[in-house]
Amino acid sequence: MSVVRTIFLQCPPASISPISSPSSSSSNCVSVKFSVSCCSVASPVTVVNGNVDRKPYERNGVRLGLPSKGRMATDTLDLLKDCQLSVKQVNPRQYVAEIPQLSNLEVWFQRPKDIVRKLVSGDLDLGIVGLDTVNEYGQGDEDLILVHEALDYGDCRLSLAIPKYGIFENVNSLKELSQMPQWTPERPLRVATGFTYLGPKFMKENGLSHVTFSTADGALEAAPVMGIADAIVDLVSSGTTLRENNLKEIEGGVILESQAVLVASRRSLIQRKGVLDITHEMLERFEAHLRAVGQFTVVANMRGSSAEEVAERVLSQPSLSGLQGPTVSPVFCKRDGKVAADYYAIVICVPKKALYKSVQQLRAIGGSGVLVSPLTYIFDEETPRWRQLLSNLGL
Ligand SMILES: Nc1ncnc2c1ncn2[C@@H]1O[C@H](COP(=O)(O)OP(=O)(O)OP(=O)(O)O)[C@@H](O)[C@H]1O
Ligand SMILES: O=P(O)(O)OC[C@H]1O[C@H](OP(=O)(O)OP(=O)(O)O)[C@H](O)[C@@H]1O
Ligand SMILES: [Mg+2]
Repeated sequence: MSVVRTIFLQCPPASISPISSPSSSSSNCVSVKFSVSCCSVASPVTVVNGNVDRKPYERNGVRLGLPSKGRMATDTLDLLKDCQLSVKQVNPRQYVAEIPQLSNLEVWFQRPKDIVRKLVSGDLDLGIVGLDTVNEYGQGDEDLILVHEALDYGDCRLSLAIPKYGIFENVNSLKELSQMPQWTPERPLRVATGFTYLGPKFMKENGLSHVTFSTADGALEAAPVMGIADAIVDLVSSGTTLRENNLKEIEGGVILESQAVLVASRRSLIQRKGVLDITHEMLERFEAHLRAVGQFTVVANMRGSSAEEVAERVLSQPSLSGLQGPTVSPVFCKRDGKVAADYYAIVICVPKKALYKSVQQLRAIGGSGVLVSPLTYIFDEETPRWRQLLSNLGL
């Protein structure tokens, strides 16, 4: 018999805390029970025999969720600004804003985890957050699509870390950790983490027996020295916090490499008017900007007998081949009453990292008056990510 029930669901569990110690009957399990509390109501959801059929409220505007606080907030606004998409917020305590260049778009400032929850519930259509947050709070929901998976900030990794001292002194890999005789059903490995979905999933996938989890919202690195936990699963960037707390990462212990991503709801992309167009424009701007940030435009003058001859000299140098260049244009001057071109101006794009080498190579082939300027955008032909998104959506 079919059971149909309508409930109101806004999000995956808002808070999850362990309520039991591991089961002693199981000899090979990541045994955790969580008490679950969920936050207030939002979009109506129909549950048909356990399958969730989400029906977002009728609304006209397209909604983009941006981090309201924390380290992602400023960098996200900076990225948008660099893409000429400036967010107009009347005052910092207001949670709704607009981007004048993208009509019909509402920006909603939310905490990163709530952005993912609201994408899942249908209350947001697009969001910018760290991949770790998408994976933790999205819990593999197939409605979430990564539109751009590398926005080039918020780089960090989700990693398992253990103390450098005591029984862990000679433990340097996940395998060695899992083979330690200390972990038994009665005395499991105690892991403190805010990642109560990804942490246990990783342990299970790696066959770690006898593990139990506890959770906290911050300062997890203190848990081992306080005696609350043996290990932690947390984000690591520079590694300073681990070092300062006498903890170390181990081989095989990286759960996820993360950076900021643009994520969308599949249902919204397919069903809600305007979402696909806005996504396309954002993707184009992000890609054009991100491609350009790593490059300089270099203009130099070179003596030569023809544009082809100059081009050949430029192309003989590995660092000077540019994106599709070089562009070579004659520099005209008047000699003996006649207009002639003794010099040619060349324009190339060079990777920032290769700038000095490129200047040296330019000089070596007779380049002078080298001008270097930053590049704002490189718009290529249609972006591969856009084609991939359309095919992912079956469009
Ligand atoms: N040390 C770090 N270096 C670089 N990026 C980081 C670092 N820590 C976190 N991040 C990235 O920034 C995101 C937001 O982290 P932040 O600390 O600002 O918020 P949070 O602590 O997850 O939020 P909340 O306070 O709402 O729980 C993370 O999800 C991750 O993608
Ligand atoms: O490797 P590092 O560069 O030292 O960064 C790692 C630290 O950064 C994050 O904490 P955050 O500063 O966000 O504080 P929080 O615990 O309050 O979220 C993370 O939870 C680590 O504690
Ligand atoms: Mg943090």
